[in-house]
Amino acid sequence: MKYVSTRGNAPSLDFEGVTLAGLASDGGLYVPEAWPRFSEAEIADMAGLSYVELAVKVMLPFVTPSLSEDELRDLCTRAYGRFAHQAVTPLVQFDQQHWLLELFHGPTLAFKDVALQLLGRLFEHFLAKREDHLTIVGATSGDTGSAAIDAVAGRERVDIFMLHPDGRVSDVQRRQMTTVLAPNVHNIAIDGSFDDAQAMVKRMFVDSHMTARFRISAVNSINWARLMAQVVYYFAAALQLGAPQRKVAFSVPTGNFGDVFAGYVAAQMGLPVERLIVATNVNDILHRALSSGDYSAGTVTPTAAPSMDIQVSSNFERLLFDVGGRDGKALAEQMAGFEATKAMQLTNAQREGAAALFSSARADADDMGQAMAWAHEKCGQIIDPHTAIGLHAARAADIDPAVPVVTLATAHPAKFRDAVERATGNRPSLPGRMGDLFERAEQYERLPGDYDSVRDFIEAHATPSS
Ligand SMILES: Cc1ncc(COP(=O)(O)O)c(C=O)c1O
Ligand SMILES: N[C@@H](CCOP(=O)(O)O)C(=O)O
Repeated sequence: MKYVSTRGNAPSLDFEGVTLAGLASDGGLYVPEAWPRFSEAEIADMAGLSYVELAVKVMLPFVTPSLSEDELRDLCTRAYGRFAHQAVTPLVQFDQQHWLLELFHGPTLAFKDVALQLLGRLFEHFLAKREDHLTIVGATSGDTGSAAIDAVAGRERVDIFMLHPDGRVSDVQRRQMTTVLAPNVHNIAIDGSFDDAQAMVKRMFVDSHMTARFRISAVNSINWARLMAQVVYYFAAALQLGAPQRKVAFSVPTGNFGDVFAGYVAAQMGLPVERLIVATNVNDILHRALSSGDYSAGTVTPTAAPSMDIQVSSNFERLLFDVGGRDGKALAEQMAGFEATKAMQLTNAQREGAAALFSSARADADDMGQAMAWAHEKCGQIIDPHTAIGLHAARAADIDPAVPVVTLATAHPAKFRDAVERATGNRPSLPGRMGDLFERAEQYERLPGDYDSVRDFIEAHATPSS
């Protein structure tokens, strides 16, 4: 498999190349040059496979020839062996039509573990072969940070610099990052929003001074390997609900558009997806873009679902590229316009292409609280605020009652105890292994929200590549 940049002006790379590169050198995102496709019979044959075997089947076309089937199986076995549930991503039924896909059974209690446990091992595998060193620079609104840190803490060939918006993540999320005291882990709280942090990360990839000294890579969903690993659980859920004979709809709490784009990839690979519902909080750029074509970023409003407090959704570029005719040059111009003005209109082709599979909904604080209360009172389920936004959108969507609707449960409720307690009267507790999180020492650097300060800090602490 070869990968091409959405902006059409970077070398095409194999899987190993895109995993280590993260962002393309022209500022674009890597996508496969064509979608691999399974026949209906091939999908039917996947029913009943263990999560690891399913992961191998679904991901093999993307990693060949960089990894052999046995190498991929070994990496998946070790990655998913760390999950607390045997099914890795179990399905739970709410009512006749609605289901919950629990993605939070990994080490840091959010869906990010599904991809990052694998990505950490992919980095190690490729770096050992090359005897090289990697400088990971990431931005987090709370969950990617802890999942990435867990995946690479203490690894010899990697330093990680993780930027989070100061004061805008939950106390559990912050402590999950800042209490990891391994020497290769550097947490940075910046004065600004997640969008500011993400913009700095992207700028570093095109900063020739930095790229000349360090091999910089990404753990955010700008890294293709993140999305690839997330495609697997769409297959896992749909197969359990009757695919390929039966279509399934998914409602996905969305911020950076990575998780829901993985659902789009599953559909391109032949999975019968009825609809992908993009659920946003009041930071609703994606809802506006999909419902009216208006992709313009306002200021970020802090909410009780902080991981989705995002107004510039990186992976939307991948969708615009694919549904807009894969014209890298035109998209590069469109994205340059957006970067200059923070606003753009979707073209008709982009709007129509997206509308074929996507719909969207926006949930405010009341909608979110009501969804948490409904899940608790009617179904006995405690869900987190992000999942509640997905559930609100799932219940509001106009989907044929014969089609199962799966809401992705993206985080464990204990990560957001205050919001859950407000809505349900229940204060979820952290799993035993994290019981002492609030007694552990914290360590992090506070920096102003400007690129130069962050770059100087990283330059002073990172290990140059060989
Ligand atoms: C708990 C949670 N839910 C939903 C999202 C949104 O996912 P995505 O950014 O892939 O759209 C995030 C962050 O990305 C998250 O941490
Ligand atoms: N919600 C994320 C934001 C970063 O998204 P990513 O999926 O691109 O890493 C977080 O929790 O950090």
